[in-house]
Amino acid sequence: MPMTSSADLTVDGGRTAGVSDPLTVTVAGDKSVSHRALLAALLPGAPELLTVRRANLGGAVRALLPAMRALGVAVDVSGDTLVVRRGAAPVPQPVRPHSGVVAWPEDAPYLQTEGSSAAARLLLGILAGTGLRAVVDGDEVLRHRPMDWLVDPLRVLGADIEYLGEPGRLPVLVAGSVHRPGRVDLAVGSAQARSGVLLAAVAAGLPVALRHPVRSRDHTERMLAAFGARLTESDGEVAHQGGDCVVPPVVDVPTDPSLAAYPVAAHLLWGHGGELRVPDVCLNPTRLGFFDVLRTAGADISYEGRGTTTGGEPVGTLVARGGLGRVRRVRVDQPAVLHALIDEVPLLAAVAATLPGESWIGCAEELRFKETDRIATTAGMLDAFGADVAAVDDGLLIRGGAPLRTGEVPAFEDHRIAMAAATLAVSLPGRTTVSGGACHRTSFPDFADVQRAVGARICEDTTS
Ligand SMILES: O=C(O)C1=C[C@@H](OP(=O)(O)O)[C@@H](O)[C@H](O)C1
Ligand SMILES: C=C(OP(=O)(O)O)C(=O)O
Repeated sequence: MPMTSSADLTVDGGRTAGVSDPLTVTVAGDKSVSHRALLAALLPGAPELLTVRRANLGGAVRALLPAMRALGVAVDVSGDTLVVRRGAAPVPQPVRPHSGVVAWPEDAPYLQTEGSSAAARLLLGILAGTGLRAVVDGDEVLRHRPMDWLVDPLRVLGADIEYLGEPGRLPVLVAGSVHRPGRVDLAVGSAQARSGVLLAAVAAGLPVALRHPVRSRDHTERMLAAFGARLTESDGEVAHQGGDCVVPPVVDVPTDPSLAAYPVAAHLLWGHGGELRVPDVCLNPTRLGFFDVLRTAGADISYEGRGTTTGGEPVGTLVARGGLGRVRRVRVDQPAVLHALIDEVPLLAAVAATLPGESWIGCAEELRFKETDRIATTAGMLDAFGADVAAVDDGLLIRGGAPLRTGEVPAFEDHRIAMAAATLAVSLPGRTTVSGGACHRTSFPDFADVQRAVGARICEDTTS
């Protein structure tokens, strides 16, 4: 479990007076699409200059920038626009020591992706497609997360990838590209694993068929198809037919639905009525599980479609009205639904703790491999609120009706746990301190500002 090093968040329950109705709130760009758009600059069909607009600039996306620079790709950040230029002088990164690695390969740039597994896995896939020799590493937490989900199928396709420390984990040396066309099976529903293999196939121009157990978020498929890659899909399989793709000079990132979930949840938890609108949200169905599950359970949430981005993502306005009065419980018992809300499980569980009925969030075994074991940390966070929650192997059972209390609540240095806790706290009378809650910066740097804009009373403890 990571040590708490971020500042605390202090939340006073209740909504500030005078919030307008309807209320429109702007939320940052999507983390997953930002990662993919940035990495598109490493594809063979990329322009010399790529502009990524409305990028998410949380720690997870920023974690990629030094690695890109070490590969000779300059990235300038101006507001939320990233200007990415190929052909720059490489800027080497310092190596993070590892007790199991005595000698680091000298002829390969060292690429550190900190705590972001999306950054590491997608980068690994691109390197395995382009044949760029490099070491991919992460921080001490990421070094414990599985990389074999992706490395195994890449090796079947002929990639030369060597574990430098513990088998199955970072750091790895990517020493040779995929070159054997074929069919591979993914053992897990992880979109990062599927995306890494697809990026490798497309970067190498290699025909590959990929069978997967769950159709989790499909941003990579949409983006590559929008860039002209020849992808086909059938039940349980996505295939690349071979050939090139062309990356356009500008990629726009839609608003992150996983982040929009926090102001929407706060609005629904208060239940004061009124309408909350979040524009330009990524309305990709593989990301809307949180809203769809609440809708099915009786919440008034709707989508107003508008168009498609150059990266192939549907966008539109998310509208939430009223509260949770008609919602008695929530239920997630299909893998595809779980994956469509995989990062919102802590928030959905927090909302479930306020409902009268018994809620179940299942098919969630992969949550054990996030930056924390999110089944355990979600249960630990909710337990601190006094909720009746049971963690089982693959999910969470939440029995509503237990009186919730405020006080000190742990975030376990996990941004999703911190933001779920702070959002639940806005609905409870009294003060809650989310310890280490400022780790929300990993994905949502202006989380507190956005929650204040919808009426929350939340601030960061700047004394620590
Ligand atoms: O593809 C991506 O960008 C992501 C996929 C998911 O992880 P898994 O692929 O491990 O399920 C998600 O939890 C993560 O925040 C981002
Ligand atoms: C799990 C997450 O990201 P990653 O897997 O990329 O670390 C997340 O953002 O909640």
